[in-house]
Amino acid sequence: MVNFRNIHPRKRIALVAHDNRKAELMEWAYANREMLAKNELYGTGTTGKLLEETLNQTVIRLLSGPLGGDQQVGSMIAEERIDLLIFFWDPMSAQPHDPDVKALLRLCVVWNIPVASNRATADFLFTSPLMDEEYIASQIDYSTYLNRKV
Ligand SMILES: O=C(CO)COP(=O)(O)O
Repeated sequence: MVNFRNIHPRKRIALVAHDNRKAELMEWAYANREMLAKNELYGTGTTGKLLEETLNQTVIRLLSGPLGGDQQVGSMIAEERIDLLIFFWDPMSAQPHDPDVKALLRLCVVWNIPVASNRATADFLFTSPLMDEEYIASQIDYSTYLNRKV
């Protein structure tokens, strides 16, 4: 059995970037400022601060990633409070909070969240007609797991 989740036209978007990719995210965000302005934005601490300066738009700021920000985004996804994630993570540097990064990306799969880890994917997502529409996301039914005998 499959469940469904409604994603509204005004989406709740989380934006996150590791330090080596923050400039790239800011450049992309500025180029997409009109689309971003139609949505509600969330960001981890430092990324959120830079985004507010770049976009002149309110960004709801969570903790900095290594201090728990990635986990906050993950818990918001699990509570159905984030619809889409743009996460420019750094494939070339070790992160002190690597388990948190992995946990966040895992929850995106668990909850069927669209994720962009690079600019090309972010461009494809943001030019999708679904950005301006309601979207019914299918949600795997975890009841077998929840009702398992332990
Ligand atoms: O570390 C991060 C994501 O894993 C991002 O955190 P900041 O936006 O606070 O730099």
